[in-house]
Amino acid sequence: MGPKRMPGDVWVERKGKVVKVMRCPTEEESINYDTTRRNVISVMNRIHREVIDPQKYLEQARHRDHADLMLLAYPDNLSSYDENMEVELKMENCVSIETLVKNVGQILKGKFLLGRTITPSSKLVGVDAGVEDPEGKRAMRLGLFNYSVNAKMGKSDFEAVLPLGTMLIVKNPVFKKPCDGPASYGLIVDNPADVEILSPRRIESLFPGVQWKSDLPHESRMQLNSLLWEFSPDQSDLEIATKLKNVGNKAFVENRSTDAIRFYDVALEYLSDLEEQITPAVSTLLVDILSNKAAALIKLDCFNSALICTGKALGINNGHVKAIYRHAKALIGLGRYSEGGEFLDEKLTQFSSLGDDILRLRTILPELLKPPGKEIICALLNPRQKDSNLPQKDLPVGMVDRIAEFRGPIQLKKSKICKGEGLFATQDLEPGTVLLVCKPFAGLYVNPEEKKTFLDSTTPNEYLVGVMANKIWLDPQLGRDLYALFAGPELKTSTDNEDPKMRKVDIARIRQICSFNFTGSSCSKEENEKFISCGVWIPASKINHNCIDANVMYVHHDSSLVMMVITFRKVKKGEEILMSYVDAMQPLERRDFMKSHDFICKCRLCELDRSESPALIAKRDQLVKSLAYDPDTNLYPFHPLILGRDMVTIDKVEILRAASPDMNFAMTCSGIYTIAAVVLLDQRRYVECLSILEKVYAVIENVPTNFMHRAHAETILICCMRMGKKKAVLEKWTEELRKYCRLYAGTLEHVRLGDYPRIPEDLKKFGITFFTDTD
Ligand SMILES: C[S@@+](CC[C@H](N)C(=O)[O-])C[C@H]1O[C@@H](n2cnc3c(N)ncnc32)[C@H](O)[C@@H]1O
Repeated sequence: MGPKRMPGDVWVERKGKVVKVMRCPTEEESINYDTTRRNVISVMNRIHREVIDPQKYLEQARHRDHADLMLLAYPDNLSSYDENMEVELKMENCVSIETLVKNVGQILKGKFLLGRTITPSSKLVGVDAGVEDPEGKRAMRLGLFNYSVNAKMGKSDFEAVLPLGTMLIVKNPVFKKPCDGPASYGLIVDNPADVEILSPRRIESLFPGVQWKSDLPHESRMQLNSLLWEFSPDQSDLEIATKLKNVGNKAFVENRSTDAIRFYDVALEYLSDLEEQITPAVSTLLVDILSNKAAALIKLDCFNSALICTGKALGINNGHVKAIYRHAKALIGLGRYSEGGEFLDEKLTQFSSLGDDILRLRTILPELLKPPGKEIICALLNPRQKDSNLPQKDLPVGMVDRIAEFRGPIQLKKSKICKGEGLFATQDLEPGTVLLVCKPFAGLYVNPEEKKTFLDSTTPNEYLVGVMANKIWLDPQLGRDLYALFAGPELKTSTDNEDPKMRKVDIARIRQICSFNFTGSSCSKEENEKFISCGVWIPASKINHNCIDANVMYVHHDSSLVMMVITFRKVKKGEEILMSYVDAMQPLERRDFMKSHDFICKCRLCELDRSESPALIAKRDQLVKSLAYDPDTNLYPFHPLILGRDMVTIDKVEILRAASPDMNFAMTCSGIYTIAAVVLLDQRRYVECLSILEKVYAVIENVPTNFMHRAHAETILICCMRMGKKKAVLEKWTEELRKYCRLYAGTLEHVRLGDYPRIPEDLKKFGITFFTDTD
């Protein structure tokens, strides 16, 4: 890339015999270039025409000649909401491009830009288009982040995302300088609530007399077949509303629900005057748009707002089948299952034929009122294939609709281990008790085929921020739920539901909430996992951390993203529910929560780890490394002398934490496990084998259940059988094995997937039946 140049720098470039004197443009020159109408139109049309994907774009950006294709710098200093950001749509608050340019980098709070798109739009990271103001002298690029999050370059019809000639308002605008390099200057919007599409009719009523002084560029028009916003004088309001509804429907079908809602809203504006003298045609269209808007809101889990739409639709036509169905769906989405049932019963009595969908919905309601059944638990736990980093099997078709939000015997209280809140058991709990089943507030699943493309254009965190921002914009009541989550040490959590701030899209807060409450897997291109599965789950986000004394495990199903929190050990009434945010078996330096969560863990294990001298830690590492086991090949070069030496080493490792054997994680290393579970077992040195395995078991019992637990329990059981231990001992280890099959996979059948699939048959010889009637 060469040296970093500063504005005004001069240098010489040679290409063969040609010598060129180059000069890095000053800030003023760059801004002038980036706000010249001709340049903006030409660059944006080129991006649209060439369907530039982010990868291609990045390659082009390496060559300075193509700097004009640079995307707007990603927002980095997102603003926290304050009252000065409320915008009144009065002409005196309107700012021109000229004013924005004079205030580079400043948020013009309480102001708005009235703009019109003069180029087709595209998407690199945000939705990107050229805009002008009514004066039409200058233009600039507009980057809408967190807008139309599902639109994809080359896949979406951008004329339906942000059509040419769209008039819009950008509230609290900020003209931004690129962070680094020769990127374009432009207007950035990160808050979806700051963008409002205005219909020609609304422009007239809000700003009478405002005229666009220039025409839409020929170059832009040439790329499109028709213009959405050009209505012929003889088109009626009903026709215009129908046209806009169809654009909304197209967006909905393409899974761009937020776009759909924007167009349905504009369509509704055209019907507002007609509502006074409602004709059958107006009534039909109105109900259709309201019901379709409800469908889009339901897709985004904005159930409160969906309910308002279906309520209005049913007020006009109480037998509208889709509105009835969606009304019930919204009630169910809000967890108001009984009300949903009563509503449907009333409608089913009133109208004889409401169709199969409604009948099906009615039949699943009783199941939603009960705690999750075995079938659901098994499907959610269903482990990934052995030795594969592919996702779990999808849930059976339709199952996700049968999964209710569930909260077991727990309550929210002030935590004892941190300043904030935590969850507490309200009764004694057995291992395997389901405490929470919840769907994410914002979730993301990207399958292996699409992972790379996804990560080329955004990050999972940014995507989730966009989803959350859109949800609160569309359903402000959801702010109360989301903003109750920890947002870092600087932002106080408000619990006052009446506080108007709780209903505003506060991007800075949302970002913090996302980073402190994010749960998920594999977010980098390099990481092993081939897919992305992550999100923010509100109820589970209230659970605090402990490395060694956690009592619950949390598992979310890879593709459906349904989260379950289950106890893996006994919990006493009043005890705090604790999970482990990281793998407790990692060394202390990798369990550093300061960076990710801003706290220092003071659990028994962290305190013990911190109390040890570097010499002792090095000695332990050296002992483990000296074992003859090769972790890369998983091989052990058996020889009695080598084994004898390693047995002495294992004794030494044990002694290093003799006072706290249940925290001796060095005993769980693969070398020691292999020596015990494979070598000693093969050599029939059962007493030594059992003694080591029991010590390892005492440590792993402290960590949330994973694939190891069943394997350890079954090896101990095998060893005990071979030793001819008493039935009571065998019963005890059989029960341990059952426990971990249930906890890990939800079913005793899981035993068949281990190294000893015939354990149930072997146990019969000792008079023990592995499979129980209740499982
Ligand atoms: C996901 S939240 C957990 C719920 C949070 N306590 C609340 O009131 O919303 C994570 C935050 O809780 C706090 N926390 C969790 N476990 C902790 C612990 N063991 N010690 C201190 N703070 C902890 C930290 O501030 C952390 O960033």
